[in-house]
Amino acid sequence: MTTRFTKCRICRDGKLVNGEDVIVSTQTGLIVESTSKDDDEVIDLGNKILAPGFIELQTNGMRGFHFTHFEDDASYQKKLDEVARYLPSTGVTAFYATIPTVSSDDFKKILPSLVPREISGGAALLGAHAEGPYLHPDKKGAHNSSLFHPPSTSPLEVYGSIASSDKTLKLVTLAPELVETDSLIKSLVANNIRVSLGHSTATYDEGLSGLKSGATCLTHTLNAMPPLSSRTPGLAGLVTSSHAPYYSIIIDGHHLHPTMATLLFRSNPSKCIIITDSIELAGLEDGTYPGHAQIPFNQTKIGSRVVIEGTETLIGGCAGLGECVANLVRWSGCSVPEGVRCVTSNIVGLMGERERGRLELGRRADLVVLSDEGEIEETNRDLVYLHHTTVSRNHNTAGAAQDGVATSASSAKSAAIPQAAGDDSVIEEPAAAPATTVGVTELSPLPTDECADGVRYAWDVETEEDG
Ligand SMILES: CC(=O)N[C@@H]1[C@@H](O)[C@H](O)[C@@H](COP(=O)(O)O)O[C@@H]1O
Repeated sequence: MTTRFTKCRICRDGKLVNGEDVIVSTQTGLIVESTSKDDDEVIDLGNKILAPGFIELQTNGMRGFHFTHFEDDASYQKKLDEVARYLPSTGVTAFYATIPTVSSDDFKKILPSLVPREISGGAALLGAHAEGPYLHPDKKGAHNSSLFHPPSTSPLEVYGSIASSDKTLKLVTLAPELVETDSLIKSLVANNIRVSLGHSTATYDEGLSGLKSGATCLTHTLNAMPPLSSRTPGLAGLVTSSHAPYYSIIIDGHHLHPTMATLLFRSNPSKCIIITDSIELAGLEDGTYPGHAQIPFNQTKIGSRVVIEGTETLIGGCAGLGECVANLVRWSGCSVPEGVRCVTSNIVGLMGERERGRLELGRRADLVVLSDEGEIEETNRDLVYLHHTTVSRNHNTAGAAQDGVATSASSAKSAAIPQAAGDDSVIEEPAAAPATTVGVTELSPLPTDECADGVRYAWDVETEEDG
């Protein structure tokens, strides 16, 4: 049994490929070779762009749930499921959950709940990214530097036994200028855990030394690190070095000026990774919200910008990944497949993921349909196809039939992939849920009389003493 996606342009290695179909086994959900023209279902995409499902390398949460909010494993898994089911509406079919600096007790409590798993009707959880606690206090950003540790505290002490393998802990962000970082990097890399450099004051040379020890990425380049300047390129200058790492950038219009985003992207497009760095306020209405253990201050969200209330300190992002890809296309003038590569094959290249991120034989058929501008149009949101045990479709929004891709849209809306007689494999059909309510954990803005009317918190002043 196969489903053939046809009349489309395919994103492959940063280029658009015309005249090829993508054929998916409905039994395995994998991309297979064409065996006959006699497919069980043919989906005509009306010349739209077909891309691999996007992968989110760095999100701290969304829709009211921050991944550091942990009460017990059962409620945590439920909230993860809600987030995972919301993500396809932003083009995301797999994600790594970021845990920014928390206490070692909290790391040990939370990380075991982030074992990679499939989530029915949602994006797959691919594991955890620990952003901290080996960071530099002068570049703490919105982290609590009183919880930072020097590299001499072993990963086992900080993260617990989860640090002894790459089963759950997939990526660690650390500052390479800290004393004894090189041996820390080597010990993490020896367990196949990827290391990214960030929240750091490092010079170019200190960064180079980190790369030589085994680090392979930079975390939200130019944010929480020194600027690029004429004679002191800093960590960001490494993007074109002989050991050029992958490097992530937040393209939400607040973290990087569009020109800087373009400069970074153009420096090394096959190593550039787009992240959202989203926090729990992503997907919620604007307002001022209470903080929590990781951010003990009120947080003010306006559009996709979120700061510690009364300050200019950015806490993280609130844009969706699809929006960020479209921003890159618009700002840099790059092609849609070049933008797509930054959320697909570049990420699997960094992480050594072999099952996703490319539309090639044997990989999972996680697919997203895009416009010529690289946008996941409102009406196309149910054109995100998720692989699980079988091909399934995300039906988050109504209206796909009216968007001019009549064949695919109407087929995606109304028809499950047909099952051959006698085949009792389950065609997964996630429960329809409007995008506006999927995955919202109860969290409301504070009443305005509880919000600051001016600068109230001096985060940097308050915490300078602990640095
Ligand atoms: C979760 C996380 O770490 N997010 C960082 C934040 O800490 C930092 O404040 C901001 C801006 O950094 P900048 O002011 O140095 O550009 O970038 C990211 O949002």
